[in-house]
Amino acid sequence: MASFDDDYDLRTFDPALVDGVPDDRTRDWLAATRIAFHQSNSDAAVLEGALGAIDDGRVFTGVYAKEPLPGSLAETWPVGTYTGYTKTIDVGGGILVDSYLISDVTVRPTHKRRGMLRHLMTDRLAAAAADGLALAALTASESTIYRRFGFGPAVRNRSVRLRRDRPFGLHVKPAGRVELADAASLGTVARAVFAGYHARTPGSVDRQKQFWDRVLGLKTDEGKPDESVRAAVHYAPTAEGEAPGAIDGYVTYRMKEEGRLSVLEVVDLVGADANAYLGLWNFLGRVDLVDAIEYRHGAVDTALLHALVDSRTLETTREADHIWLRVLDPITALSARPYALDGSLVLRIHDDLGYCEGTFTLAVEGGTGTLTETGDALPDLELDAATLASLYLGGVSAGVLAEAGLIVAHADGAVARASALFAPDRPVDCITDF
Ligand SMILES: CC(=O)SCCNC(=O)CCNC(=O)[C@H](O)C(C)(C)COP(=O)(O)OP(=O)(O)OC[C@H]1O[C@@H](n2cnc3c(N)ncnc32)[C@H](O)[C@@H]1OP(=O)(O)O
Repeated sequence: MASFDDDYDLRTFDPALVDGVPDDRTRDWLAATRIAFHQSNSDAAVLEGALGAIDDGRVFTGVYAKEPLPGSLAETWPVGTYTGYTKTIDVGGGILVDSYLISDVTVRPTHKRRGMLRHLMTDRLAAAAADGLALAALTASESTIYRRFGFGPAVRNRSVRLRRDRPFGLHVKPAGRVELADAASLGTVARAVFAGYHARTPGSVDRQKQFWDRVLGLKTDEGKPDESVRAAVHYAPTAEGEAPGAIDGYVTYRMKEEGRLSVLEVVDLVGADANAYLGLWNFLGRVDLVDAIEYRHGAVDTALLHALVDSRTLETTREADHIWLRVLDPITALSARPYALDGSLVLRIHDDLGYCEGTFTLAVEGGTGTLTETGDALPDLELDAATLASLYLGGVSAGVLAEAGLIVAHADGAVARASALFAPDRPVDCITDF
């Protein structure tokens, strides 16, 4: 039987432009990816993809058929695609860890279920681990694919709809003020505000170029300005009589018709602190001629719900996994995040890909953890790599994972101790798509 290597080549390269247009292999890689996601394959869309990828420092990998059938797509079109690049993830306490983000994983429908994804994933995870990256992350098109590679759902989010057919009000009046702004001019300010959010939110993933282009209405997929995007900014409070403070929050949004209803769709809403966040909702809740407000990136645990006078006006329309994590180096990853209290735990971890396989002791002193491999020590808890990834940020507790049958306890009180140790310092959340 022919092996994978007899029929296919795995090629990894940096995307590039020649005379302002994507070079041939960059163009064909992007075109193949966009076809797989049923997106437009225009020259403008492919150029935008290349510009974004170069800006992000993405590395492209393709699986190429050595002998494509006559009349089918040329050899230069990959049958499988995959990209990886490095961005930071907040692991708690404002600690940002360089992590390996995975995206654009596709396999041509005519070549699926022949192990292309497995080849791409195992090859590239090994390269990321060799580069010293302790965490990998992705967002999944389907929730049943990535657990087998040791990824666990670590951050969930909620799509919410704020009804405006009932009076809007908050228990506390946020301080500061809000003004309308031009979305396209917000680049530098928006990035600074996001940096504040990113540094105080465990689970937050830093953003890539095309995401910024979309949320500020700078460019559509086809590279054109998106004039539907409006914006408002929040100014930090200052003492009575003084000029408004610095911009510490912004919202971008667009209006859409839904039958006879006017719906305000929040594109991006970022507060550097809780006051700015509520101040922006306080503004949105009072915009006239709006029947409902929709927001796709709501946190599972949000202060807004508790701040609303009528909490039933905030309805959840969807809740799902958002960020999937993979621990590539448990010693570095578990020593990087802060812990809620001191204590110790012995973890027996099973990992089909080997990265986390072993028995480890986590010792926490002064909130700082040290993980060391401890050979045949008796474990307090037994879990697999995907469950470790779900537990890592504290977005789900050890207690819940144990009740789901994903953690096996070998010592009394160990599950409760793990729940307490891994509790996050703030609600886990992520408002970046990638
Ligand atoms: C991070 C991201 O980019 S998410 C986007 C993922 N891409 C898409 O959804 C685009 C459309 N789909 C595809 O391109 C492909 O079907 C892919 C990438 C999902 C799968 O690629 P394939 O080459 O068919 O996967 P491959 O044959 O390597 O399968 C690897 C394993 O995953 C499993 N698997 C593959 N696809 C799926 C799926 N959709 N649902 C559940 N399991 C799956 C296989 O059964 C196999 O399991 P095993 O190794 O434990 O036996």
